[in-house]
Amino acid sequence: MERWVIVNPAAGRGKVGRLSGAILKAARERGAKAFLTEGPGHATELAAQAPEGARVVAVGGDGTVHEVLQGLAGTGKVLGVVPIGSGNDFARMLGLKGLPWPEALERALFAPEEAIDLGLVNGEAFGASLGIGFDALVAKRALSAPPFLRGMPRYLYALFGVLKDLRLPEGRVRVDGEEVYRGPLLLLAAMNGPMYGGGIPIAPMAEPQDGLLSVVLARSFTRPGVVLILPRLLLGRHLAHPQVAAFAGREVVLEFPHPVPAHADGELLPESARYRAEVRPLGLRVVGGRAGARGREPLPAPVA
Ligand SMILES: Nc1ncnc2c1ncn2[C@@H]1O[C@H](COP(=O)(O)OP(=O)(O)OP(=O)(O)O)[C@@H](O)[C@H]1O
Repeated sequence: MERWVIVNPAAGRGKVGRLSGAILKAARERGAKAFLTEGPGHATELAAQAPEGARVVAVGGDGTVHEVLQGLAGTGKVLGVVPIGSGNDFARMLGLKGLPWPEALERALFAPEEAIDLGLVNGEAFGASLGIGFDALVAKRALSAPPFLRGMPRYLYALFGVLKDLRLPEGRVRVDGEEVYRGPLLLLAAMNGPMYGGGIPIAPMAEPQDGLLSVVLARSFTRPGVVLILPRLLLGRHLAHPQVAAFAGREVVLEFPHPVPAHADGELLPESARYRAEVRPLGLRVVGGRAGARGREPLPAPVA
């Protein structure tokens, strides 16, 4: 079996860049082919070039995993992860977060593979998360924040910028063909894993092997309402809020009167007024640790 290691030197706010020489060397010493990405999109191209059946290891954060995934989805290739990004929610979902990189690399190259559900939105694959509405607006606004703002201050700047101009779009949500909501919509998350945004437990009940997307709707919220629910969200206690609803299904369709931003695994998607998300049960082969971040048993063997 061929083993490919794809290293994004821009991930982890430069940390991967500093480690990249050591990572490429370690990978090659273990018989793998190792590559540095040269810019956005390159990881997808490389992953697509790997031969059928290869194990392809993404070294970086959720953006790197998402790009590699686009080159693997629907093939017989296997995704491994060495999480050194700033968020790492995909690795968290697999129970891999916190491993020192040499151990994570060893595991990604040689540990047994497993199968998890694969998400698809408007034809694009996602591993852990899909967010439509407010959270994607914040991610989009963060891109244009002043360059001296980094990390959390950058997101707070973006968050309050979005809140200032908050106008909720009217959304129509269908889960498995049934309309579950029509009205003002703050956000919709369709999740394979429990967390997005670097550890925010938006869907604590999500399981990457249940063959379903866990859908969380935040319906009509005022500006103070958004501020007040944030601490509850960070603790995963938001589901009992009267304006929050949760569903599970294989297909979610969300329609708006105008295009609304969305992100998949934290990467902004082409803006659309209609999003259709579906799950391919156990449709992705990965090298995991254990499913979920809450100390579950190891994932079972892949299905044929
Ligand atoms: N050589 C490169 N130079 C600049 N950017 C790159 C390069 N290769 C990939 N990228 C881009 O780097 C971005 C960030 O990568 P990634 O998301 O993995 O890191 P991160 O932001 O630290 O992690 P996280 O998403 O977990 O917070 C990706 O969107 C990818 O397109």
